[in-house]
Amino acid sequence: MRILSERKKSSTPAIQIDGVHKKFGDYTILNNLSLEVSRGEIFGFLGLNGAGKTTTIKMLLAMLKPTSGKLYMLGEKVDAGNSTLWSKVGYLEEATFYPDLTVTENLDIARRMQGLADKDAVHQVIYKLGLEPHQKKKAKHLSLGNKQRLGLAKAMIHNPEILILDEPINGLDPAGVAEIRNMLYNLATNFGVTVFISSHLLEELSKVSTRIGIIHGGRLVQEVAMDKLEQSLQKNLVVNGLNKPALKKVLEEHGYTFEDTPDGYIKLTNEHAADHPERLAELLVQRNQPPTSLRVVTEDLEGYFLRTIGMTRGIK
Ligand SMILES: Nc1ncnc2c1ncn2[C@@H]1O[C@H](COP(=O)(O)OP(=O)(O)OP(=O)(O)O)[C@@H](O)[C@H]1O
Repeated sequence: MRILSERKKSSTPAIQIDGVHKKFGDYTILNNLSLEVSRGEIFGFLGLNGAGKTTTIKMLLAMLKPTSGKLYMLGEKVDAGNSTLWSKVGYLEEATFYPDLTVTENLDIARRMQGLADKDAVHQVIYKLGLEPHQKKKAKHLSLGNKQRLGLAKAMIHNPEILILDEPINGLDPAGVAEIRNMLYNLATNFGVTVFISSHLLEELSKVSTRIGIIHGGRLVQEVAMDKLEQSLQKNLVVNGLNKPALKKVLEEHGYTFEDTPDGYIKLTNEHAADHPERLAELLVQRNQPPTSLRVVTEDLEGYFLRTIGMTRGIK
């Protein structure tokens, strides 16, 4: 019986959003949003400013009600009155603390605000987040990375199974992002914590997440596992020659589609052209238009994000 209930527990998704709509007045902010996050995943929730990330997070935290649709965490319906559920969920919007108090003192205040009687919770979370060497330091003397650690420690003081982070990496330098990645990886791998982290920066989010969901216009438009992201990046052949009009004519005659790049090259837009650069090289040589440059260019992460949400670079 116990084994069965344990199995049921671990097979239930950590987070389940099911056909959620949210309207503010006449404006539809979330439009049939559905997604699932498994236990122990670090799920990156990516979208431009205004895409609906914070609205989604507020609904997960029962701070807002959906107009329709359902939200579940750890198999339980999200409900403001479900205190058992809230004892298993941690939330961090922004790392704030008392600058003149030490790490331990700040965490002890967080413990009392959570109504936790067990004083050992402070030491446990210090251990979990690797803050032992800094526990006696005043918060204002911590490095940026350790300030983030302290913020996470506050959100984790009650040992939650799910950690929800709203834009914690925006504005961090590369070292700060690496710090967050190590912390989240440690929490997910060694402590089985599920992390839901929002950002508008794919580059940064890709470094900390195991999977990413892209929200645009209140809809989930794409989900991609980080180990599959590389395969999803578009590859294009970019070519140039001494006589560009003549080269373009050859391309047209052989069914290639193309566009000019801002830096004066010709980018082939056929889906599979980049699989065989040698075919193009051979053709151009045969037709007396030898390329002065021919290379395969892989789209960058920002390009992938903008393509996925149907926008071109430069439009924000
Ligand atoms: N209480 C509200 N009343 C009306 N509109 C709202 C309200 N809260 C949010 N919105 C609108 O809903 C849309 C989504 O906002 P939300 O804060 O969820 O976006 P976001 O993806 O978190 O963006 P950001 O990265 O800027 O925080 C925005 O257009 C916002 O102006």
